[in-house]
Amino acid sequence: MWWVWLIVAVVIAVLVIFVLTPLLYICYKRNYWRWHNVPFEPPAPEFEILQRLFGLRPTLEWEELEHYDLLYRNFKGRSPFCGFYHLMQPRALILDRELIMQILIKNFSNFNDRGIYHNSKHDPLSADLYSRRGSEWKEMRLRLEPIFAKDEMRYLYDGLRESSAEWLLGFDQLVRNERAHSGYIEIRTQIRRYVLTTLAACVFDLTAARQEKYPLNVFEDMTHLEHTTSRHSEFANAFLRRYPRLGKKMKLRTTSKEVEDYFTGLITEVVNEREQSSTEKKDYMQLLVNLMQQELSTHEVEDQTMKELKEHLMGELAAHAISFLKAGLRPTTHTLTYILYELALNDPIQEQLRAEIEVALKRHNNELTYDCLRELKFLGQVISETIRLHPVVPYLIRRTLTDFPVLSDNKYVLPKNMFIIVPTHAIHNDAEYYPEPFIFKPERFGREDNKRRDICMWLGFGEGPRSCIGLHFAQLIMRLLLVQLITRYHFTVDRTRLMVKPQNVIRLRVDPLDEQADGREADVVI
Ligand code: HEM
Repeated sequence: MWWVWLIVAVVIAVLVIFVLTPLLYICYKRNYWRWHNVPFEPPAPEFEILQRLFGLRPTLEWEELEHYDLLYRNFKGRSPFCGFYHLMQPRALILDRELIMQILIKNFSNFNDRGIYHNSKHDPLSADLYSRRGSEWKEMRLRLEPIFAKDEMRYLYDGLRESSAEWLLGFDQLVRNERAHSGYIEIRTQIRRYVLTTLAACVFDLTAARQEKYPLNVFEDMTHLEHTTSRHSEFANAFLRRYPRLGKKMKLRTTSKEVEDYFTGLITEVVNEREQSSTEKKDYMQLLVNLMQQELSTHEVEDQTMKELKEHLMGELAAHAISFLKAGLRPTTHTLTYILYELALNDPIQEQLRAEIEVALKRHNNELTYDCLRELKFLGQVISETIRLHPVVPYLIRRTLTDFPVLSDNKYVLPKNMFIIVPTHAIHNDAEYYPEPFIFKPERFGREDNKRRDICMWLGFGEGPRSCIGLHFAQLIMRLLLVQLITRYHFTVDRTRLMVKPQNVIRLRVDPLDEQADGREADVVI
């Protein structure tokens, strides 16, 4: 009879291992915050989690944003952070200003990871600055910082001016054609084209001649594919976030092969051309090529190793170039679109901005120089206030490297490997920091107010060592376009379709200033 008992014991062991252990684990996870005595929002029902894990109920971006706003409103003042669950995973949302400063600035080294899966060996394009962490990130950031510095912007100015002038020709044609119809233009599509063509020219050297082989619409399709194609389900992404080392061992990639082949082909062609020619172009591609050559010249290695090093550096260069598209295209398009939308809604502010630009242009003999752009203080305020109201990155994400006891109240600890959220959108709309938060008031960003504002209460470009590296470049391309648009056109909003959610179409009426139609107001349906 002993063998019967053996079978019973094996069945029990199997039950414990395969049924009870996962159940206990799930139970532990679902009660994580309760057991850690942190104010928390309970997890979603199991059925909903399963639907989300298997992609049957995708999480929309604005839903996530509203969720974080709600958590902030419900828990602020009760503890330095609150707990919530992302699917099955416990996460923390930071509520306290001092703790935000510790995370982003003072104790940054414990929070320098965003927890994004990347694989520099088998998927070089995934290993860009945004995704890297630890020493890998630090090394790359130090190397890139000089080419993103304010002083480099003057060097890029003429090239950017040229590509914006080309885009304006097309836009002007569109405006004049549209006047025969409704006069309204879906502005986001046009702005996206501007940012895309600027990046294509300045970073990928996609000149008119090169566009014969690499047409702009294919470049646009590849960029779209890069942004929208997730090679993995929510389930696989959760696995990669949790076990990145295993993912790397399994050679898992996140970039599609088609996208990789297209961009590496294009970049290799441009780099080879630059290396063979003796002329230097004043664009970002040149700065990246110079950076690569600097690296090569500081290594004394044998031919074979040199070949490998060059291949590695080419992979890095491609990842840098792609990061302009990954990290720069959407934020710049979004911000420019909302600036025009707010200006169209607030006519007196639009007029005030136009007046500032006219005065500055007069000071510079009607030449739109780099210095003229830099002097436009009110324009800077309009940009900051738009980003306050419509931050394109509505929350910052970090992962803790070790347990972190909260200094102001050490009964709270942010545990190791915990994903934490800094809710930018909620902070920007908090009446304690911004009275009448839903009103567009660029004067909030005057010099004195900026001095008074607590650090970390405006996080439009992030804060601390991991803040936006493209800040000056983004400011330059936005200012350049805005000045040219505001001095040529008058923008009004289509009040029949006022926007409710960010994903809605934004239609603006665009009237050339040199022929503002009589009775324009009569056309605006209110
Ligand atoms: C209006 C336009 C832009 C806005 C509002 C914006 C905002 C941001 C924000 C909020 C972050 C995250 C900061 C953090 O986690 O603390 C970020 C990171 C980053 N941005 Fe931008 N960005 C803009 C344009 C650009 C452009 C044009 C580039 C071009 C290269 C760029 C490159 C990056 C990169 C590479 C990072 C990651 C930096 C790192 O991890 O070290 N951004 N940006």
